[in-house]
Amino acid sequence: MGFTVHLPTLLLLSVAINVLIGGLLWAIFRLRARQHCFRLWALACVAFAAGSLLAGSRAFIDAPWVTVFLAHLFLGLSPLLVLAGLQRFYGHSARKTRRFRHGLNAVAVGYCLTLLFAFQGDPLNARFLTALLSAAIFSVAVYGLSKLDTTPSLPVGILKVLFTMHGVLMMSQVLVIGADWLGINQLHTGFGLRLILINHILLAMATALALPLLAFTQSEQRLRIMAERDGLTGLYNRRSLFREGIRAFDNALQTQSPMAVLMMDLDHFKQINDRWGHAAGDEALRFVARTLRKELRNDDIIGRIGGEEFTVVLRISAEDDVRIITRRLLDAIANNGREIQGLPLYLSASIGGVERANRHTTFADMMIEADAALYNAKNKGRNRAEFGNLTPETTVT
Ligand SMILES: Nc1nc2c(ncn2[C@@H]2O[C@H](COP(=O)(O)OP(=O)(O)OP(=O)(O)O)[C@@H](O)[C@H]2O)c(=O)[nH]1
Repeated sequence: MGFTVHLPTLLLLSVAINVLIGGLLWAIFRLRARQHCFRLWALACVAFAAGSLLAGSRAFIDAPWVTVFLAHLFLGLSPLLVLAGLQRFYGHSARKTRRFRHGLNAVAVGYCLTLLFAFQGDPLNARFLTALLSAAIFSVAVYGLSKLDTTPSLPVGILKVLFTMHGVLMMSQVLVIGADWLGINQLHTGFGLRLILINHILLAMATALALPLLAFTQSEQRLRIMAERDGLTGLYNRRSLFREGIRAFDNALQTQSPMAVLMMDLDHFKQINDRWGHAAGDEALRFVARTLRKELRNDDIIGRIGGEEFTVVLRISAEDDVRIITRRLLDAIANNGREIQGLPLYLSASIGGVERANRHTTFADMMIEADAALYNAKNKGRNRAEFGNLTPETTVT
Protein backbone atom coordinates (compact mmCIF):
# COMPACT_ATOMS: atom_id res chain seq x y z
CA MET A 1 0.00 0.00 0.00
CA GLY A 2 1.56 3.29 -1.10
CA PHE A 3 1.84 6.24 1.31
CA THR A 4 1.05 9.59 -0.23
CA VAL A 5 0.83 13.01 1.33
CA HIS A 6 -1.25 15.67 -0.32
CA LEU A 7 1.35 18.45 -0.38
CA PRO A 8 -1.02 21.42 -0.87
CA THR A 9 -3.06 20.27 2.17
CA LEU A 10 0.09 19.94 4.29
CA LEU A 11 1.27 23.34 3.06
CA LEU A 12 -2.02 25.00 3.99
CA LEU A 13 -2.00 23.27 7.37
CA SER A 14 1.54 24.48 8.00
CA VAL A 15 0.59 28.04 6.99
CA ALA A 16 -2.40 27.98 9.33
CA ILE A 17 -0.42 26.53 12.26
CA ASN A 18 2.45 28.96 11.79
CA VAL A 19 0.06 31.91 11.66
CA LEU A 20 -1.69 30.70 14.81
CA ILE A 21 1.55 30.14 16.71
CA GLY A 22 2.85 33.47 15.39
CA GLY A 23 -0.28 35.10 16.84
CA LEU A 24 0.27 33.32 20.15
CA LEU A 25 3.90 34.46 20.30
CA TRP A 26 2.83 38.01 19.47
CA ALA A 27 0.30 37.91 22.31
CA ILE A 28 3.07 36.70 24.67
CA PHE A 29 5.22 39.59 23.44
CA ARG A 30 2.43 42.04 24.37
CA LEU A 31 1.78 40.38 27.73
CA ARG A 32 5.37 39.84 28.84
CA ALA A 33 6.57 43.41 29.17
CA ARG A 34 7.39 43.41 25.45
CA GLN A 35 10.15 40.81 25.66
CA HIS A 36 11.52 41.19 22.14
CA CYS A 37 12.45 37.58 21.46
CA PHE A 38 8.73 36.77 21.21
CA ARG A 39 8.18 39.42 18.56
CA LEU A 40 11.11 38.02 16.55
CA TRP A 41 9.78 34.46 16.88
CA ALA A 42 6.27 35.63 15.92
CA LEU A 43 7.73 37.28 12.82
CA ALA A 44 9.71 34.09 12.06
CA CYS A 45 6.45 32.08 12.07
CA VAL A 46 4.70 34.61 9.87
CA ALA A 47 7.69 34.79 7.49
CA PHE A 48 7.66 31.00 7.17
CA ALA A 49 3.90 30.98 6.56
CA ALA A 50 4.20 33.77 3.96
CA GLY A 51 7.10 32.02 2.20
CA SER A 52 5.24 28.70 2.13
CA LEU A 53 2.08 30.35 0.82
CA LEU A 54 3.91 32.21 -1.96
CA ALA A 55 5.95 29.15 -2.93
CA GLY A 56 2.77 27.05 -2.94
CA SER A 57 0.99 29.48 -5.25
CA ARG A 58 3.53 28.75 -8.01
CA ALA A 59 1.06 26.30 -9.52
CA PHE A 60 -1.49 29.08 -10.04
CA ILE A 61 0.55 32.24 -10.57
CA ASP A 62 3.21 32.66 -13.21
CA ALA A 63 5.29 35.33 -11.50
CA PRO A 64 8.71 33.96 -10.41
CA TRP A 65 9.62 37.23 -8.66
CA VAL A 66 6.76 36.62 -6.29
CA THR A 67 6.52 32.83 -6.11
CA VAL A 68 10.26 32.16 -6.10
CA PHE A 69 12.25 35.26 -5.16
CA LEU A 70 9.89 36.74 -2.58
CA ALA A 71 8.91 33.30 -1.27
CA HIS A 72 12.53 32.34 -0.64
CA LEU A 73 13.28 35.72 0.84
CA PHE A 74 10.67 35.00 3.50
CA LEU A 75 11.77 31.37 3.92
CA GLY A 76 15.41 32.43 4.42
CA LEU A 77 14.46 35.22 6.78
CA SER A 78 12.51 32.87 9.05
CA PRO A 79 15.46 30.91 10.58
CA LEU A 80 17.43 34.17 10.85
CA LEU A 81 14.62 35.60 12.97
CA VAL A 82 14.52 32.45 15.12
CA LEU A 83 18.25 32.79 15.76
CA ALA A 84 17.93 36.51 16.53
CA GLY A 85 15.12 35.68 18.99
CA LEU A 86 17.20 33.02 20.73
CA GLN A 87 20.04 35.48 21.12
CA ARG A 88 17.64 37.98 22.69
CA PHE A 89 16.09 35.30 24.88
CA TYR A 90 19.40 34.32 26.47
CA GLY A 91 20.47 37.99 26.60
CA HIS A 92 24.25 38.26 26.21
CA SER A 93 26.20 41.42 27.03
CA ALA A 94 25.26 44.59 25.12
CA ARG A 95 28.52 44.52 23.13
CA LYS A 96 28.09 40.87 22.10
CA THR A 97 24.44 41.54 21.21
CA ARG A 98 25.41 44.48 18.99
CA ARG A 99 28.09 42.42 17.23
CA PHE A 100 25.67 39.54 16.76
CA ARG A 101 22.96 41.84 15.37
CA HIS A 102 25.42 43.41 12.89
CA GLY A 103 26.49 39.90 11.85
CA LEU A 104 22.88 38.80 11.30
CA ASN A 105 22.07 41.98 9.33
CA ALA A 106 25.13 41.38 7.13
CA VAL A 107 24.07 37.74 6.51
CA ALA A 108 20.49 38.85 5.69
CA VAL A 109 21.69 41.50 3.20
CA GLY A 110 24.22 39.06 1.68
CA TYR A 111 21.50 36.44 1.29
CA CYS A 112 19.08 38.92 -0.39
CA LEU A 113 21.72 40.07 -2.87
CA THR A 114 22.91 36.55 -3.71
CA LEU A 115 19.31 35.43 -4.17
CA LEU A 116 18.64 38.43 -6.39
CA PHE A 117 21.55 37.65 -8.69
CA ALA A 118 21.42 33.86 -8.60
CA PHE A 119 17.78 32.90 -8.79
CA GLN A 120 17.12 33.94 -12.45
CA GLY A 121 13.61 32.59 -12.30
CA ASP A 122 14.83 29.10 -11.43
CA PRO A 123 13.24 27.69 -8.24
CA LEU A 124 16.11 25.18 -7.84
CA ASN A 125 18.73 27.94 -7.55
CA ALA A 126 16.62 29.67 -4.92
CA ARG A 127 16.02 26.43 -3.01
CA PHE A 128 19.73 25.65 -3.07
CA LEU A 129 20.60 29.04 -1.60
CA THR A 130 17.87 29.02 1.04
CA ALA A 131 18.78 25.49 2.11
CA LEU A 132 22.47 26.42 2.36
CA LEU A 133 21.66 29.48 4.47
CA SER A 134 19.25 27.54 6.69
CA ALA A 135 21.77 24.70 7.23
CA ALA A 136 24.38 27.25 8.31
CA ILE A 137 21.96 29.08 10.61
CA PHE A 138 20.73 25.90 12.28
CA SER A 139 24.33 24.77 12.83
CA VAL A 140 25.11 28.11 14.50
CA ALA A 141 21.95 27.77 16.61
CA VAL A 142 22.87 24.24 17.76
CA TYR A 143 26.41 25.41 18.55
CA GLY A 144 25.04 28.38 20.52
CA LEU A 145 22.58 26.24 22.47
CA SER A 146 25.22 23.65 23.37
CA LYS A 147 27.47 26.41 24.75
CA LEU A 148 24.69 27.47 27.11
CA ASP A 149 24.83 26.24 30.64
CA THR A 150 21.19 26.86 31.31
CA THR A 151 18.10 25.35 32.78
CA PRO A 152 15.48 24.17 32.09
CA SER A 153 17.39 21.74 29.95
CA LEU A 154 14.45 19.83 28.42
CA PRO A 155 13.21 22.52 25.97
CA VAL A 156 16.82 23.41 25.10
CA GLY A 157 17.42 19.73 24.35
CA ILE A 158 14.26 19.58 22.22
CA LEU A 159 15.32 22.67 20.28
CA LYS A 160 18.81 21.25 19.75
CA VAL A 161 17.36 18.04 18.30
CA LEU A 162 14.95 19.98 16.06
CA PHE A 163 17.64 22.37 14.84
CA THR A 164 20.03 19.49 14.16
CA MET A 165 17.33 17.72 12.14
CA HIS A 166 16.57 20.97 10.31
CA GLY A 167 20.27 21.44 9.55
CA VAL A 168 20.73 17.87 8.29
CA LEU A 169 17.59 18.15 6.17
CA MET A 170 18.66 21.43 4.63
CA MET A 171 22.11 20.02 3.91
CA SER A 172 20.51 17.00 2.23
CA GLN A 173 18.54 19.40 0.07
CA VAL A 174 21.78 21.16 -0.89
CA LEU A 175 23.38 17.81 -1.75
CA VAL A 176 20.38 16.54 -3.76
CA ILE A 177 20.27 19.73 -5.85
CA GLY A 178 24.09 19.80 -6.16
CA ALA A 179 24.14 16.15 -7.31
CA ASP A 180 21.44 16.94 -9.82
CA TRP A 181 23.47 19.81 -11.25
CA LEU A 182 26.54 17.60 -11.51
CA GLY A 183 24.49 14.85 -13.15
CA ILE A 184 25.40 12.26 -10.51
CA ASN A 185 21.99 12.00 -8.91
CA GLN A 186 20.71 8.43 -8.69
CA LEU A 187 17.41 9.47 -7.13
CA HIS A 188 14.50 11.17 -8.74
CA THR A 189 15.21 14.81 -7.75
CA GLY A 190 11.55 15.84 -7.60
CA PHE A 191 10.72 12.94 -5.28
CA GLY A 192 13.73 13.60 -3.00
CA LEU A 193 12.98 17.31 -2.70
CA ARG A 194 9.32 16.65 -2.04
CA LEU A 195 10.22 14.33 0.80
CA ILE A 196 12.60 16.91 2.25
CA LEU A 197 9.97 19.62 1.92
CA ILE A 198 7.40 17.55 3.80
CA ASN A 199 9.88 16.89 6.62
CA HIS A 200 10.89 20.52 6.66
CA ILE A 201 7.30 21.68 7.07
CA LEU A 202 6.74 19.23 9.92
CA LEU A 203 9.95 20.32 11.63
CA ALA A 204 9.09 24.01 11.23
CA MET A 205 5.75 23.36 12.96
CA ALA A 206 7.48 21.46 15.77
CA THR A 207 10.01 24.28 16.24
CA ALA A 208 7.27 26.89 16.33
CA LEU A 209 5.60 24.85 19.09
CA ALA A 210 8.87 24.36 21.02
CA LEU A 211 9.55 28.11 21.32
CA PRO A 212 6.59 28.91 23.61
CA LEU A 213 7.47 25.76 25.59
CA LEU A 214 10.96 27.15 26.15
CA ALA A 215 9.52 30.41 27.42
CA PHE A 216 6.91 28.85 29.69
CA THR A 217 9.25 26.33 31.29
CA GLN A 218 11.75 29.10 31.94
CA SER A 219 9.21 31.37 33.60
CA GLU A 220 7.81 28.45 35.58
CA GLN A 221 11.33 27.75 36.80
CA ARG A 222 11.85 31.41 37.67
CA LEU A 223 8.68 31.37 39.76
CA ARG A 224 9.83 28.23 41.53
CA ILE A 225 13.20 29.80 42.31
CA MET A 226 11.45 32.93 43.60
CA ALA A 227 9.27 30.80 45.87
CA GLU A 228 12.10 28.61 47.13
CA ARG A 229 15.10 30.88 47.36
CA ASP A 230 16.06 33.90 49.36
CA GLY A 231 16.25 36.81 46.93
CA LEU A 232 19.35 38.39 48.46
CA THR A 233 21.67 35.39 48.80
CA GLY A 234 20.17 32.71 46.56
CA LEU A 235 20.19 30.28 49.50
CA TYR A 236 17.08 28.31 50.50
CA ASN A 237 14.48 30.46 52.25
CA ARG A 238 12.99 29.48 55.60
CA ARG A 239 10.18 27.36 54.14
CA SER A 240 12.34 25.33 51.77
CA LEU A 241 15.10 24.93 54.37
CA PHE A 242 12.53 23.31 56.67
CA ARG A 243 11.17 21.16 53.84
CA GLU A 244 14.66 19.93 52.88
CA GLY A 245 15.66 19.57 56.53
CA ILE A 246 12.64 17.39 57.29
CA ARG A 247 13.43 15.25 54.25
CA ALA A 248 17.07 14.84 55.34
CA PHE A 249 16.00 14.05 58.92
CA ASP A 250 13.49 11.39 57.86
CA ASN A 251 16.09 9.84 55.61
CA ALA A 252 18.73 9.83 58.37
CA LEU A 253 16.21 8.33 60.79
CA GLN A 254 15.33 5.57 58.36
CA THR A 255 18.93 4.69 57.57
CA GLN A 256 20.11 5.38 61.12
CA SER A 257 22.81 7.68 59.79
CA PRO A 258 24.23 10.77 61.43
CA MET A 259 23.32 14.33 60.49
CA ALA A 260 23.79 17.72 62.11
CA VAL A 261 22.09 21.09 62.21
CA LEU A 262 24.00 24.33 62.63
CA MET A 263 22.19 27.56 63.37
CA MET A 264 24.31 30.62 62.70
CA ASP A 265 23.67 34.24 63.59
CA LEU A 266 25.92 37.18 62.71
CA ASP A 267 27.25 39.14 65.69
CA HIS A 268 26.23 42.75 66.25
CA PHE A 269 24.87 42.98 62.77
CA LYS A 270 22.64 45.88 63.70
CA GLN A 271 25.76 47.97 64.31
CA ILE A 272 27.05 47.20 60.81
CA ASN A 273 23.78 48.38 59.30
CA ASP A 274 23.64 51.44 61.51
CA ARG A 275 27.25 52.43 60.89
CA TRP A 276 27.81 51.49 57.24
CA GLY A 277 24.31 51.43 55.84
CA HIS A 278 21.90 48.78 54.67
CA ALA A 279 23.75 48.18 51.37
CA ALA A 280 26.94 47.25 53.26
CA GLY A 281 24.82 44.95 55.47
CA ASP A 282 23.38 43.28 52.38
CA GLU A 283 26.87 42.80 50.97
CA ALA A 284 27.95 41.19 54.25
CA LEU A 285 25.00 38.77 54.06
CA ARG A 286 25.96 37.84 50.50
CA PHE A 287 29.55 37.32 51.63
CA VAL A 288 28.39 34.91 54.37
CA ALA A 289 26.28 32.99 51.85
CA ARG A 290 29.28 32.70 49.51
CA THR A 291 31.48 31.54 52.38
CA LEU A 292 29.01 28.86 53.44
CA ARG A 293 28.70 27.58 49.88
CA LYS A 294 32.48 27.53 49.50
CA GLU A 295 33.24 25.83 52.79
CA LEU A 296 30.49 23.21 52.71
CA ARG A 297 29.73 20.28 50.44
CA ASN A 298 27.33 20.47 47.51
CA ASP A 299 24.81 18.18 49.19
CA ASP A 300 24.70 20.15 52.45
CA ILE A 301 21.50 22.17 52.81
CA ILE A 302 22.07 25.87 53.40
CA GLY A 303 19.35 28.42 54.09
CA ARG A 304 18.84 31.96 55.27
CA ILE A 305 15.95 31.63 57.66
CA GLY A 306 15.82 35.18 59.02
CA GLY A 307 17.47 38.61 58.66
CA GLU A 308 21.03 37.64 59.68
CA GLU A 309 20.28 34.07 60.62
CA PHE A 310 21.46 31.07 58.61
CA THR A 311 20.86 27.36 59.03
CA VAL A 312 22.89 24.49 57.68
CA VAL A 313 21.85 20.85 57.59
CA LEU A 314 24.94 18.68 57.29
CA ARG A 315 24.75 15.13 55.94
CA ILE A 316 27.77 13.91 57.83
CA SER A 317 29.43 10.54 58.12
CA ALA A 318 30.59 8.88 61.34
CA GLU A 319 34.14 10.16 60.71
CA ASP A 320 33.13 13.80 60.33
CA ASP A 321 33.71 16.04 63.31
CA VAL A 322 31.04 18.73 63.42
CA ARG A 323 33.19 20.83 65.72
CA ILE A 324 35.97 21.02 63.14
CA ILE A 325 33.51 21.98 60.38
CA THR A 326 31.97 24.63 62.63
CA ARG A 327 35.36 26.09 63.55
CA ARG A 328 36.27 26.24 59.87
CA LEU A 329 33.11 28.24 59.13
CA LEU A 330 33.66 30.68 61.99
CA ASP A 331 37.31 31.21 60.99
CA ALA A 332 36.45 31.77 57.32
CA ILE A 333 33.89 34.42 58.28
CA ALA A 334 36.11 36.15 60.83
CA ASN A 335 39.28 36.08 58.70
CA ASN A 336 37.80 36.97 55.32
CA GLY A 337 35.05 39.21 56.70
CA ARG A 338 37.35 41.78 58.26
CA GLU A 339 37.05 43.94 55.20
CA ILE A 340 34.21 43.70 52.70
CA GLN A 341 34.21 45.95 49.66
CA GLY A 342 36.80 48.18 51.29
CA LEU A 343 34.79 48.62 54.51
CA PRO A 344 36.24 47.45 57.85
CA LEU A 345 33.19 45.39 58.90
CA TYR A 346 35.00 42.86 61.11
CA LEU A 347 32.27 40.28 60.70
CA SER A 348 31.91 37.42 63.09
CA ALA A 349 29.22 34.85 63.78
CA SER A 350 27.98 32.58 66.52
CA ILE A 351 26.83 29.02 65.92
CA GLY A 352 24.58 26.65 67.79
CA GLY A 353 25.00 23.06 66.65
CA VAL A 354 23.39 19.72 67.30
CA GLU A 355 23.91 16.19 66.02
CA ARG A 356 20.99 13.85 65.49
CA ALA A 357 20.38 11.63 68.51
CA ASN A 358 17.76 9.12 69.58
CA ARG A 359 15.97 11.76 71.64
CA HIS A 360 15.11 13.68 68.42
CA THR A 361 11.85 12.49 66.95
CA THR A 362 11.40 15.33 64.46
CA PHE A 363 13.56 17.85 62.61
CA ALA A 364 11.93 20.57 64.70
CA ASP A 365 13.43 18.94 67.83
CA MET A 366 16.89 19.45 66.38
CA MET A 367 16.12 23.05 65.41
CA ILE A 368 14.94 23.84 68.95
CA GLU A 369 18.14 22.43 70.41
CA ALA A 370 20.34 24.22 67.90
CA ASP A 371 18.55 27.46 68.69
CA ALA A 372 19.17 26.98 72.43
CA ALA A 373 22.84 26.24 71.74
CA LEU A 374 23.07 29.41 69.63
CA TYR A 375 21.59 31.42 72.48
CA ASN A 376 24.28 29.89 74.67
CA ALA A 377 27.05 30.88 72.23
CA LYS A 378 25.78 34.47 72.14
CA ASN A 379 25.68 34.60 75.94
CA LYS A 380 29.21 33.23 76.23
CA GLY A 381 30.68 36.10 74.23
CA ARG A 382 29.93 35.49 70.50
CA ASN A 383 32.30 34.43 67.66
CA ARG A 384 32.07 30.89 69.00
CA ALA A 385 30.09 27.70 68.72
CA GLU A 386 28.14 25.82 71.35
CA PHE A 387 26.56 22.42 70.93
CA GLY A 388 23.44 20.68 72.13
CA ASN A 389 23.57 17.69 74.40
CA LEU A 390 26.15 15.30 72.95
CA THR A 391 26.32 12.74 75.70
CA PRO A 392 27.56 9.39 74.34
CA GLU A 393 24.47 7.39 75.29
CA THR A 394 22.13 9.70 73.35
CA THR A 395 24.28 10.52 70.37
CA VAL A 396 24.02 8.48 67.18
CA THR A 397 27.38 6.97 66.37
N1 LIG B 1 21.29 44.80 55.51
C1 LIG B 1 20.35 43.98 55.96
N2 LIG B 1 20.06 43.93 57.28
C2 LIG B 1 19.12 43.10 57.72
C3 LIG B 1 18.42 42.27 56.85
N3 LIG B 1 17.54 41.55 57.57
C4 LIG B 1 17.70 41.93 58.87
N4 LIG B 1 18.66 42.87 58.97
C5 LIG B 1 19.15 43.55 60.14
O1 LIG B 1 19.82 42.68 61.01
C6 LIG B 1 19.88 43.28 62.30
C7 LIG B 1 19.70 42.22 63.34
O2 LIG B 1 19.93 42.81 64.57
P1 LIG B 1 19.76 42.08 65.95
O3 LIG B 1 18.69 41.04 65.86
O4 LIG B 1 19.63 43.12 67.01
O5 LIG B 1 21.08 41.27 66.14
P2 LIG B 1 22.59 41.73 66.14
O6 LIG B 1 22.78 43.19 66.04
O7 LIG B 1 23.28 40.90 65.10
O8 LIG B 1 23.06 41.28 67.55
P3 LIG B 1 23.41 39.84 68.06
O9 LIG B 1 22.71 38.85 67.18
O10 LIG B 1 22.89 39.79 69.44
O11 LIG B 1 24.89 39.67 67.99
C8 LIG B 1 18.78 44.32 62.33
O12 LIG B 1 19.37 45.61 62.34
C9 LIG B 1 18.04 44.12 61.01
O13 LIG B 1 17.58 45.34 60.46
C10 LIG B 1 18.72 42.35 55.44
O14 LIG B 1 18.15 41.64 54.59
N5 LIG B 1 19.70 43.21 55.06
